[in-house]
Amino acid sequence: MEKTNIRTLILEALMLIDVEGEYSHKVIDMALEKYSYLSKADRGFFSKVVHGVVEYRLQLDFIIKKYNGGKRIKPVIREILRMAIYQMLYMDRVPDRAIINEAVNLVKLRRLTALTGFVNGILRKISSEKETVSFDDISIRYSMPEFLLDIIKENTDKYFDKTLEYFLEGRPVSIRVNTSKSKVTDVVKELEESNIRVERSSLNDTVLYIRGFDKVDDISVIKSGKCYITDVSSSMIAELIIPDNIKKVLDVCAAPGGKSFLLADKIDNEALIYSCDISENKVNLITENAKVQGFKNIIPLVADARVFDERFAESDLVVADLPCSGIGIIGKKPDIKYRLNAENMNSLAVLQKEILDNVSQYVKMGKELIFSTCTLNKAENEENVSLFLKNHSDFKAVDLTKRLKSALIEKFDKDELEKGYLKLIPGRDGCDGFFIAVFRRDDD
Ligand SMILES: C[S@@+](CC[C@H](N)C(=O)[O-])C[C@H]1O[C@@H](n2cnc3c(N)ncnc32)[C@H](O)[C@@H]1O
Repeated sequence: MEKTNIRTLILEALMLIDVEGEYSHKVIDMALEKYSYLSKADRGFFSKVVHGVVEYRLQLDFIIKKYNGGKRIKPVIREILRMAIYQMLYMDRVPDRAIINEAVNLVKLRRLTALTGFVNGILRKISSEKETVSFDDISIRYSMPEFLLDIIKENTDKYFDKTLEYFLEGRPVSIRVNTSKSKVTDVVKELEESNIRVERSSLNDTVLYIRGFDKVDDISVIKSGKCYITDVSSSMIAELIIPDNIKKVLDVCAAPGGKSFLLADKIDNEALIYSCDISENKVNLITENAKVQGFKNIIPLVADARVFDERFAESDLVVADLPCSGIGIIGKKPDIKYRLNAENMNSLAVLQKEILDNVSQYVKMGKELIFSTCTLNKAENEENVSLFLKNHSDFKAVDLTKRLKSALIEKFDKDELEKGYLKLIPGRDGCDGFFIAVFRRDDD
């Protein structure tokens, strides 16, 4: 078999992301599946460079502009420069001289021989001066668009800098143990026997951080459904519910199924969990994943959460883990930061309100509605909570200090918990940004 040129693959992936508008995590996953014969080192290198170039795009372009005098550059040359500069600044696997040679080779492979001198020259200059480059502008330092900095600041307060740093840090994969299939200690033992390093989450006993494996899908505890990949932030939903006397659950925006699995694991396995999403494709994902997890009480259904559906009336628990701007998961999906704007964020807040209004009708008297997002944006979180409580006098915020262990209450913001919501902040909690509110329907 002809040896695959890893740098050509990286360039193709970056062109798909930047020029064709594909999401980087999807491009990375697709390429790793297509070229599954790549060595562990090449797979790691491919993922790190592709993810890193997207993550640091603003900073890399700032450097290119500084050394290029702002002249127009062909998209493919820009990608070649970005990937070379990223490696020179953030990786130490390859010496700069070799990085520059590889960049020049890529230019030749693209039959742009006339530009080899330009690429060689600019990269040599950057390499010789890279220790002196400084990023005074915070937007460039953290490669974060200005308007998002304001939103993140407003939502993370004194954890602002730490949150921006957290987004850029490399981190282990986080998995949750499906305790209906296996004990946490048995899972830890099985992982360690496969030489996978395991660390426990300080927020949730069932969540583990794992490192030192090649393909996550090949890990035995994932393949067997004893664990599934999820962040500790969303797992906190399981800590906030009272699992007793729940027979009918509705998860309205459920694909690929993470919250439904949390609930199925936590509550009585006689309970029926209607796990819905807007399209057949999405619902198929829930079906496949539920099968691996072994949950027989999950009923995947296509349903539009904006439209009333009699089948879901009188539910004992409704979970609305809604589409959102995703600011909390920018560390995992850096494309998000370049795609958001005031307009699409506003329309998400409107959609969330519409869904909450509809699904509130399904909650049985005395039972609860959970609303969550993976964003840090008051308009989608706190303001939706206030608006919901104002427009639905039959619902009250649940005091979440009564639901969490005291050690955890101290880690979070007590006032917010008393007001019925838990906001997880990356720079404080070491996890994705996440928001969970719990409302109880009562007619008193
Ligand atoms: C944040 S994701 C849900 C993640 C999921 N709860 C989990 O834990 O795996 C939001 C989901 O809402 C779905 N969605 C968007 N609009 C919807 C609608 N009108 N009705 C139902 N689902 C919708 C999307 O397809 C997407 O799968």
